[in-house]
Amino acid sequence: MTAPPPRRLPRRLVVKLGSALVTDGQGPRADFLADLARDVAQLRNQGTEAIIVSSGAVALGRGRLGLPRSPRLDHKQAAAATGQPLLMQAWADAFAPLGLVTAQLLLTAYDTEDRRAFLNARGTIAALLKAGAVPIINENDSTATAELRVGDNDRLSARVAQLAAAELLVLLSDVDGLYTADPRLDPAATHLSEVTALTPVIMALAGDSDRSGPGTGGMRTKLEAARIAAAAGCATLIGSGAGERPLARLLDGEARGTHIAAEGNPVRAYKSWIAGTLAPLGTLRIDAGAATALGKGGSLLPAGLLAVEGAFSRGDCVAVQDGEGRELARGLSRYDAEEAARLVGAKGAEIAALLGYSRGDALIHRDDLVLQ
Ligand SMILES: Nc1ncnc2c1ncn2[C@@H]1O[C@H](COP(=O)(O)OP(=O)(O)O)[C@@H](O)[C@H]1O
Ligand SMILES: N[C@@H](CCC(=O)OP(=O)(O)O)C(=O)O
Repeated sequence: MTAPPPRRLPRRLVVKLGSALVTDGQGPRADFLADLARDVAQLRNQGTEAIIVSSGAVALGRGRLGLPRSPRLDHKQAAAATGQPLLMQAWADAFAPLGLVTAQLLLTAYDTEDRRAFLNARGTIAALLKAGAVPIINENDSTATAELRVGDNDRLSARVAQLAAAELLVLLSDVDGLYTADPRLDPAATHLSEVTALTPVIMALAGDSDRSGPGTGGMRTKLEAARIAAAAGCATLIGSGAGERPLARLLDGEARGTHIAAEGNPVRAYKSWIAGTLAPLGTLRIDAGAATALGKGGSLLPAGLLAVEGAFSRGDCVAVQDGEGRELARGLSRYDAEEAARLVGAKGAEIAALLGYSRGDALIHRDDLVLQ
């Protein structure tokens, strides 16, 4: 059998690790974490930023508390509260010899669904990566109520990929990809290396989600994650975490996996979300100089702002109009209507003095702006 070709390294990827990879019956699998940390360090040297979504808090906490496996939510939450610091300590220990600092983010569904919370989490992840830290994300299991839970880290990682505008989501599991049936139950099942569309037939290959291992969701939640990621312009690669350097081998094409194609790219998906699905809640009227800057791909700065209309909050979609009321663009405002009104005509350096704080020089950052 010929090895698949090496994959082009993405600019940013999210790698999700299931409980069975991160933990065993005794505690964290330190060798696996160290291997993964080496792969992440190597990727950074090659220009790829990696964000980790790590399961394992419940399994580690159960072990520490001596709680049996049970579906009781309060027990799971107590286990998560106990296991999460153990999990983070294990990750910190894995990255420390490489001189890399780890950072914990605990997210709920709200953080990925509410626009303001989404932008906030996005900003935090961007700031962490810029500062050279490795973001390690899990669901905020210990207090999230049923309505606030994503419920599994496969889908959580897809939402993280969306909010981080990642190009690739890698789901490392105990299986090396999608098969025509569950390979544990059907030895005749065959491996699928490429999925171009998540049709109902493909989705049905995952069977139902109930299984008895340490993981949550089985293959079904992985395909659901791939669907979320694809719509956000992010491809998915499902592979095995077994053996040495599993992430590097999967990306090199040395180890096989299942690749699920993206629809478009993350920037286009994000911008069509802004332009196509959000109703503007206000208007920013701008002068000719600012209009020229937007046309050249710049951000909207308060220096070119003439007037503010409507009642919008930070993160809301606003329309940008020229002096004659022609709509030039739409985007997500970094300041609310009241703040924006106080910033009319202000230079970047004056923002902090006018408001007492600053959320950056741009009213609408170019990444959050779509020209009409
Ligand atoms: N069509 C399929 N192809 C591959 N694996 C499948 C399929 N259907 C069900 N599975 C099961 O999904 C499991 C992986 O899910 P899970 O144990 O939840 O992983 P993780 O803990 O990594 O999230 C596999 O071990 C396999 O038994
Ligand atoms: N947030 C949970 C993990 C949930 C989950 O999806 O687990 P898994 O299927 O093992 O990735 C924890 O840290 O225990």
